[in-house]
Amino acid sequence: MATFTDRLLRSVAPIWEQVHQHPFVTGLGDGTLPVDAFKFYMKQDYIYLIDYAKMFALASVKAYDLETSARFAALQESTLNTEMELHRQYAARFGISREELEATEPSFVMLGYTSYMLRVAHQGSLAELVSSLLPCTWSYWEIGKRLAQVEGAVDHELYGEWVRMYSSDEFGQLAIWLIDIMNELAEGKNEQELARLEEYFVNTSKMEYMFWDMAYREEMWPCAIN
Ligand SMILES: Cc1ncc(CN)c(N)n1
Repeated sequence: MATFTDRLLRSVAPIWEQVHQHPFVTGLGDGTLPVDAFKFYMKQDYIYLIDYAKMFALASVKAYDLETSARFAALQESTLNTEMELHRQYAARFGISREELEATEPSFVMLGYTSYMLRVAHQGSLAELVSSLLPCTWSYWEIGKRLAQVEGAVDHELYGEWVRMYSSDEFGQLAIWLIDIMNELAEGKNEQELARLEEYFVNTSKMEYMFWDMAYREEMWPCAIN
């Protein structure tokens, strides 16, 4: 039987495919991504993940049972201490200190994306919160798996570590757990509620695309004022 996340995946398939084809993502795989764009991405992504970890904290508060609450707390922990450690290690290679990384000035797209998710988290139900954060973990796992198939990508001396992390079984388990909980939370919801979940999922999928594009172009704010 088709699940709710099958429906979500169908509605974002063209957007996610565009992400797979984006020069930032293909460049991670074939090694052609300019290092400066990667540095820019790392810094913006670090502060993105500070907010993203808060989404899991809010989900832990909203969870209906202890086990689910603990799983969300563990997801927050792994974001802060495993995923963000990757960024800290890259920063160290680039001579960027931890303090500098944390003090990164947010770009317009990064701020818009996390502000939107945090708004949904504060105002909405647990199902709404999960629908808005799911493209983040799920789409990265899809990208990681696809890039891992590109010859030489996992062994690339700079981008290989990134590909290994996001294609790993450990990261995949997190995505699978979130997909499963999304399906559980969607059970029994009426069409109006499901459509709202789909809307959040589609919107943050679009923001994922915009994040890649922002990083590729190293764009801070699309206006002339500094
Ligand atoms: C923008 C973004 N989206 C998703 C992920 C994967 N957690 C990430 N690190 N950054």
